[in-house]
Amino acid sequence: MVRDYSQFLPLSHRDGGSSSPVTPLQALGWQPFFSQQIGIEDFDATPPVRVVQVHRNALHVLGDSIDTTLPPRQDVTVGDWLLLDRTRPHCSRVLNRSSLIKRRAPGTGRDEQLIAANIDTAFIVSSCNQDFNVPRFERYIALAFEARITPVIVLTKADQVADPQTYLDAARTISDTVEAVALDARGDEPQSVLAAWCKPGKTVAFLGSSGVGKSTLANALLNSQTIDTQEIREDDSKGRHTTTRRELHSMPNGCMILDTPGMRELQLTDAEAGIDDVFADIQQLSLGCRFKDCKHDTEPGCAVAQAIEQGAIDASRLARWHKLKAENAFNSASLAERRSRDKAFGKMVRGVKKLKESRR
Ligand SMILES: Nc1nc2c(ncn2[C@@H]2O[C@H](COP(=O)(O)OP(=O)(O)OP(=O)(O)O)[C@@H](O)[C@H]2O)c(=O)[nH]1
Ligand SMILES: [Zn+2]
Repeated sequence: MVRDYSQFLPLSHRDGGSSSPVTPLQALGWQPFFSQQIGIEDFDATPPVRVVQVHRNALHVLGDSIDTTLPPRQDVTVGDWLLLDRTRPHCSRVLNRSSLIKRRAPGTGRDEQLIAANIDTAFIVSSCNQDFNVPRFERYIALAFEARITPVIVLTKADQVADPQTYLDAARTISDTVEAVALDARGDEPQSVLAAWCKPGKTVAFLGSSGVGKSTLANALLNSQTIDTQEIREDDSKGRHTTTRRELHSMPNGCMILDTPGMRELQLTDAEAGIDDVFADIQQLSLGCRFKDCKHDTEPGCAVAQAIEQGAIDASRLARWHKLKAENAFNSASLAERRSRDKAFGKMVRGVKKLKESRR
């Protein structure tokens, strides 16, 4: 039976009000979405724990008065909630995720690599200078939408430009549904400007290129220098040593911050819906195209082309849409190809096994 047992949690703040005390589980990001998946009997027998660090040889998990490690699993990533099976820890059940960031595994082998789970808000970070790049924003926002995460544009180094408002205005044209803020990432500003998203029980993450201020922002929110100092050395896929961090940090108010540089190299894969969400204007216009499968290229009766002629949307925006769609199609197709190849290979192996058995 699946019911919401959140009311049985100690000190529960059922109204979700931020003034209520935060339970130990809520401070780890526990939400009704998760409690709805489990019965009260599960709660006692297999208490929920969250994966706060992923090491090569272990998963570090925390729960209500629980602080332990589990064997690593490919189907578990940082941010995941597990129902801890103390007798068979490796069999702990993974709760359904409210959001999931994944990417194509580097090299051959597994198709997908889980990057992070159960993030509420992704701050898409860029500085107010040469890093400011609309296509990059659109790509990250599509990724966030696809992963079911709320994107928020954060423009750093506002103190270094004469008119940050120009950058803000440009950022705000990207999507009607994505908010944008500009700030100096050093000092107290992040705490107040990002407060609306960094609430107790929430989990936030930073996406963006190197050097835009992600660590600076995280440290400002954590009120410490934690992020720069807690690095974990791990092997990457090629057996080289790289410095990676995949962990959740707690803000003093009970919000969690995910720190994982793996999100930098994210590619668009199977992100069709996410792209359509970013380009909702083109999506809407395409309903008026003569052909249902109009590519808004050279087709007659294209409502998008007409909107460009009339100056309602920018030709460059359509060009960027084409480019993202192409990137996504390319990445997704090669994944699909690999999948079917793996399937064919599996079939061949099974066939050979059968043949061998029949000859015995
Ligand atoms: N003036 C100013 N400097 C900033 C701001 N944000 C970041 N910086 C500086 O920019 C540099 C890079 O910032 P980081 O926080 O390390 O950037 P990052 O995005 O975490 O970079 P990676 O760890 O490589 O991904 C540091 O020297 C920061 O002090 C800002 O808003 N204003
Ligand atoms: Zn069209």
